[in-house]
Amino acid sequence: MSSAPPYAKELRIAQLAVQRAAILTKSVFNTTSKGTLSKSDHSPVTVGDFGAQALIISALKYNFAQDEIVAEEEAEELRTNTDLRGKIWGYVKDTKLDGEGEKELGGAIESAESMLDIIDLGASQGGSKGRIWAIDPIDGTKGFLRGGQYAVCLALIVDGKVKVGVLGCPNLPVDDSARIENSMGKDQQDSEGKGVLISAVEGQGATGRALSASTGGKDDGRSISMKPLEDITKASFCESVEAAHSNQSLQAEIAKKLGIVAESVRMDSQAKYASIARGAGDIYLRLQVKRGYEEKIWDHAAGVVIVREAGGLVTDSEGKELDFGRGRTLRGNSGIVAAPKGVHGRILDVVKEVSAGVKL
Ligand SMILES: Nc1ncnc2c1ncn2[C@@H]1O[C@H](COP(=O)(O)O)[C@@H](OP(=O)(O)O)[C@H]1O
Ligand SMILES: [Mg+2]
Repeated sequence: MSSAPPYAKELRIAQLAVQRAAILTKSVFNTTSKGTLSKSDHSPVTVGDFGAQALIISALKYNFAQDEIVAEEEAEELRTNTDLRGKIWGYVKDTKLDGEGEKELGGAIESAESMLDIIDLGASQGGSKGRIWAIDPIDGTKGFLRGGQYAVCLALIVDGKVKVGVLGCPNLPVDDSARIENSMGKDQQDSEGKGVLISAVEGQGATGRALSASTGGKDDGRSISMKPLEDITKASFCESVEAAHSNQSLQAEIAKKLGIVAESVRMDSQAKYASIARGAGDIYLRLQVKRGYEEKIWDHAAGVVIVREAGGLVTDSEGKELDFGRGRTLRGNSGIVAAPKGVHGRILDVVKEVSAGVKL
């Protein structure tokens, strides 16, 4: 009898949990009233973020009760804002997977009150020991609000290393070969419905499948890989839409020095990692705008293991591996460079050269 590969159950549950949460976010995406709040760091949060986080944590607690969880949102505001709480609960109680999948996730959350407690189970401080799930229920919330790209992100970190990563990208085309474009979103949805689920387990490669696939069949999806980049001047490089999130002028200078002819493709969320991992784009640059911003682990964990398993390398701008074992943020991180293995070193040299003369 052959035994299941390592992390088979974790992968399966993570895929189903992301798939279910993505159904909720899609319903919210298609409404005009998304229940937006502004957080203390001035970033937006919506009904979709809270609802997706509740559904994912509930699935994780049902299957892996002992594991810690680092998730982006907290329920504090919802304990007094009953309107918003009711709105979120309206989506959460009605969002289900068809067939077997729902059972595997433990079914529905009991009440609006327990939903708040579940959201707050994501308050772990992280660290370098044990099993920790990192959740970004809606990454790219600004893109989500603009009608652009966003991603539902889940990763398992064990002793500081990312072992499993899953990205649900409801607004990316299912087709891996469709090259990335600026701000793909609602305006470009096709009739068969968009959405792709990209996953990876350390040492086992990366896969992709339609986000809408039936959950009954154990569909492992198709294997994906980065495009071999023989001629770097033909590369398509992607970066954030938000100018405050990465240094677009520095990135333009780097691209120019590398001889890259095309303009950057701007896209919100970890859909950038998903896109380069399946060869729809080639390079992702995220250099700091200002010193001091600490990247959150949930913004990168899933994307990093997916890109690695698809044949890429992800480092900071000094060439060091990202360290997911230091808490809720990648302490002291100096930007991110993700590219196919064969060209990563060359890109890094240019990043270092161009950054050297810049005072942030
Ligand atoms: N000043 C900053 N520099 C870098 N990233 C930032 C930032 N302010 C916010 N972010 C992060 O950027 C994420 C979006 O990334 P991108 O620009 O690639 O779409 C946000 O995730 P959320 O949307 O989950 O809040 C947020 O965590
Ligand atoms: Mg995020």
